[in-house]
Amino acid sequence: MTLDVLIVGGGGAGCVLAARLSEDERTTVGLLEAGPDYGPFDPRRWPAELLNARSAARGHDWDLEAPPCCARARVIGGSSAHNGCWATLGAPADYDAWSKYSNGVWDYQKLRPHLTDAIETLRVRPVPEQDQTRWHHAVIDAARELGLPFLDDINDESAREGIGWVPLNAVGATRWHTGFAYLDPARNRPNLRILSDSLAVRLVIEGDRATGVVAVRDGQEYTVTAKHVILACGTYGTPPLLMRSGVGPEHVLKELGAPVVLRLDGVGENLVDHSSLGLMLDPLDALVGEMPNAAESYFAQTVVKARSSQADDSWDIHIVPSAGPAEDAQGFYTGPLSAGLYVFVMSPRSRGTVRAASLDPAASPKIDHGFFTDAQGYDQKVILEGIELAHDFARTERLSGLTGLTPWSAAEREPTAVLAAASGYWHPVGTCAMGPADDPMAVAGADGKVHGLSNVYIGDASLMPVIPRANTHLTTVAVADRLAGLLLEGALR
Ligand SMILES: Cc1cc2nc3c(=O)[nH]c(=O)nc-3n(C[C@H](O)[C@H](O)[C@H](O)COP(=O)(O)OP(=O)(O)OC[C@H]3O[C@@H](n4cnc5c(N)ncnc54)[C@H](O)[C@@H]3O)c2cc1C
Repeated sequence: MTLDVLIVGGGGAGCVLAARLSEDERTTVGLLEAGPDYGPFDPRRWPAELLNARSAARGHDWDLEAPPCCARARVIGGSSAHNGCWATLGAPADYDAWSKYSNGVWDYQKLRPHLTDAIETLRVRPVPEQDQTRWHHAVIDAARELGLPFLDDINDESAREGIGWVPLNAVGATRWHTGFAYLDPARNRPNLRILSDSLAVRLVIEGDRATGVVAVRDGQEYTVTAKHVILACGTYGTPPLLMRSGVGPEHVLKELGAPVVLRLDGVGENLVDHSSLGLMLDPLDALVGEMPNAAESYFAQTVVKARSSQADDSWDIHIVPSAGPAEDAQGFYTGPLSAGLYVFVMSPRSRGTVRAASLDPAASPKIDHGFFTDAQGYDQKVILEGIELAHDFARTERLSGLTGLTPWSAAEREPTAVLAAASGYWHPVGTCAMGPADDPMAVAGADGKVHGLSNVYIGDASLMPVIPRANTHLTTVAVADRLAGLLLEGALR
């Protein structure tokens, strides 16, 4: 049977696309996912770590050998099923910046209803009072000492600078990911098929059309045929799939040994994540008293939105105060308390790349974030101002009673040291960015359609041309939701 639409990748975006597109009962939809599908929400079937919103979950990671900032999950729900559940919005200006890449099709006003819908559907609510730790109350006191306002709702459009409790997409202590929020209500529809444990190898392309996708399950290759294919393998997964299919920059395809089916220079370019550095603090005995049930609390609960000297009228820095049981480099808990103030550049200018490392779909992609490499040194300026502010926090009367500070030396502020210590925020976007066909870095049009192909679309976080100054889950969900609507009104009619 030939499906009307095959969605490749059942993650944050893929589950939303599958749910929305299958609302139209005339449209047959397939959702192909490399990882397992544990079925509808059921605590007896879903692994506890994926359900536990209070801590990191790494058991379904694609590659635990990769640097921690390259984490992504292989399971229905994708990274939405193992993420931190922080549900924040960017500034309106971030979404308005998409307008010039889409001839006005995408801007804040057009996306706002979908963001609001995502907040409702993902059942977003603030950190419950009983979960709020005294450490985070202390950080709020410290912000007050520094003259930073408390924000009742950090997602309010007027909340441009200050500190607040983070909104979470969690029900009780359960991570409420897109698999539960979107896919579950659609699971029983006769026009929706979920093809789990199926790794997409390549698209089958004839002329300017994809006729289907070759996937491998239990070591056996099979082909799913479809009239339309939507790629939602995530920012790290979608470009390698296109490259294995012969679509991408010519030199990259040749190096890979892939046929050059379609030269598209932007595939895998424009990688952007919020670059970061951490100021580690020494927990004092007094902190132990403030954290009686550390392992049972949300690790990070508050966020500071701050403005550097480079900012417009809204924040360009996040500071994430964190205290909880220590973790190893892969995010697994290792024991006693650790504390830190993590600083993120929220409107970074540096860009990186994602490339397929091999024609083998199981091979991890080559990821170069390019953190802190923009030619003007803008990102370095912003992070160092953020690190200064983090020092100010640590020196407040309230925090200095709980944690010790070893101030950064001049050597730690040197560009080479900043580069060596750089990390991200788990928010990669942009590697198949939307933009006009005459922009060599643009991969897809405003309707998500890949330039040069008549029935292949980009549906995930890789489509964003500009990163919002926010955790990216809500925006990804809103993008997929809006895209589904555009496709149902347009190409799928
Ligand atoms: C550790 C971590 C913590 C995060 N914390 C937060 C947070 O607190 N708040 C927030 O807003 N955002 C957070 N994020 C980011 C957020 O989860 C992502 O923005 C969002 O999930 C992106 O959705 P996506 O659909 O583009 O990609 P994903 O959700 O990663 O989905 C991609 C899907 O495609 C599948 N796939 C990939 N390749 C193939 C293939 N070849 N064949 C078949 N299937 C394939 C994957 O298995 C996966 O299911 C976090 C991310 C990570 C990794």
